[in-house]
Amino acid sequence: MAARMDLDGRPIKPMTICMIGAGGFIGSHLCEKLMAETPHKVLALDVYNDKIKRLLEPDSLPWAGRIEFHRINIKHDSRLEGLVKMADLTINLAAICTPADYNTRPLDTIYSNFIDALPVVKYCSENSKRLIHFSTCEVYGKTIGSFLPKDSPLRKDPAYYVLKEDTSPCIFGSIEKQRWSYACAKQLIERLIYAEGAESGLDFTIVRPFNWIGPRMDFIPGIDGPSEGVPRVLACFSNNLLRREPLKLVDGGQSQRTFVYIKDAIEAVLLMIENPDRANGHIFNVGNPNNEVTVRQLAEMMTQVYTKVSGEPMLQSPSIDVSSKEFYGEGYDDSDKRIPDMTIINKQLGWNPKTSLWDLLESTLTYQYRTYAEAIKKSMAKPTAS
Ligand SMILES: NC(=O)c1ccc[n+]([C@@H]2O[C@H](COP(=O)([O-])OP(=O)(O)OC[C@H]3O[C@@H](n4cnc5c(N)ncnc54)[C@H](O)[C@@H]3O)[C@@H](O)[C@H]2O)c1
Ligand SMILES: O=c1ccn([C@@H]2O[C@H](COP(=O)(O)OP(=O)(O)O[C@H]3OC[C@](O)(CO)[C@H]3O)[C@@H](O)[C@H]2O)c(=O)[nH]1
Repeated sequence: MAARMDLDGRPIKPMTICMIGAGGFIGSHLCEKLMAETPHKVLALDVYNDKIKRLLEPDSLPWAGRIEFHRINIKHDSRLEGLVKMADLTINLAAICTPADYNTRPLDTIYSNFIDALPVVKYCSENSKRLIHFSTCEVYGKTIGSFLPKDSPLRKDPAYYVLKEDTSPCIFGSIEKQRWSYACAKQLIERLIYAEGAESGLDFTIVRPFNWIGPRMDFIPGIDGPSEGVPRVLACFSNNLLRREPLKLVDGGQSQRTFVYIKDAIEAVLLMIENPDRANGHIFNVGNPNNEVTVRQLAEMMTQVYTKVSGEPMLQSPSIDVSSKEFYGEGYDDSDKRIPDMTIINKQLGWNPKTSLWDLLESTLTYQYRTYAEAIKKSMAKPTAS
């Protein structure tokens, strides 16, 4: 492999990365990229490894010896500190991060996103190790614009809705809206990491992903996850399409999101890993401001793309409206609009997303169809116990 150069033309030394949550959606793509394109070694920590199994066996793979899986629950495992010490860089992805859990399992959500991350920050700080911590775009909460009267012309002014790392406020709902337990825990761990940087000299980078989507995201209920489980919207809508059910639009599907292709976003993370002088001390939005849709528009686009990739006809009524109380239960609330400002990541790392929403949905739904269509047909053909 030819020597890799950083953005300032210096050769990049191979490093050891302790990746916590490596078995999840983002972790699996990051491991894949690091194995295929870099000489770095990965200590992959997670409680599951199904999504990275392909990278771990057999021993004949070109990257054998550069990735090691450690089945560890960071809540209670004394091996964690040793693994952080062995690495040059720790990346923490571990979290409960599906909205259906925020209002129904708020304690687990807060422990996972704040308490369980504390030792990771402490070990990095005490051992002078660099940390890349995964936060979320949800720390912005609701936009300022959402509090303006519906007909206010200011709602159209980007100053009232574009989310900037260094100036936008974090606006959450009341405490009984337990949806915000996740965002609030993520905000507090960001503040703690920032304070460790300021007071103890911790070298950190904080990543705020804006709806990264692609293959291997979450699970399909009843196939590779619990039948009653509620994953994030990409997997919910994929599941509905695969089962030929109408897509459920929560509260009319009026919320807006910007979606970025996982493979574009992983490029940004690799730039952070390999350019510490440009990434340390920064908080980065990572998203695609050009891919904004309402959830209703997302449902329509996914339906069209799925019809194309599966060859199956569209349903007569492709979507139905459901209330958030019915779908998520008590205490749900929502972010109205999420457009990332890209100034900081552009200036520091020269990164820009490339893939349009249509193209990323086409490759993702092709994957979903190839991976799940047969299994779903079989499971639906099974007689149910009466
Ligand atoms: N995917 C996105 O668009 C997105 C958006 C915003 C924020 N994030 C953040 O990025 C990170 C990764 O997200 P993802 O989409 O890959 O989620 P994911 O659920 O697929 O991955 C998280 C992984 O962490 C592991 N994990 C959780 N608790 C653990 C523990 N105690 N010990 C060991 N492993 C544990 C899980 O088993 C899982 O494999 C999270 O911190 C999430 O909050 C992701
Ligand atoms: O069947 C469904 C499922 C969801 N919705 C609505 O879609 C919007 C997006 O939902 P989702 O992708 O599940 O989650 P969020 O974008 O709200 O939150 C995530 O953002 C980043 C992250 O931090 C980690 O991934 C997470 O918190 C939303 O409006 C749902 O109500 C639907 O209509 N139908």
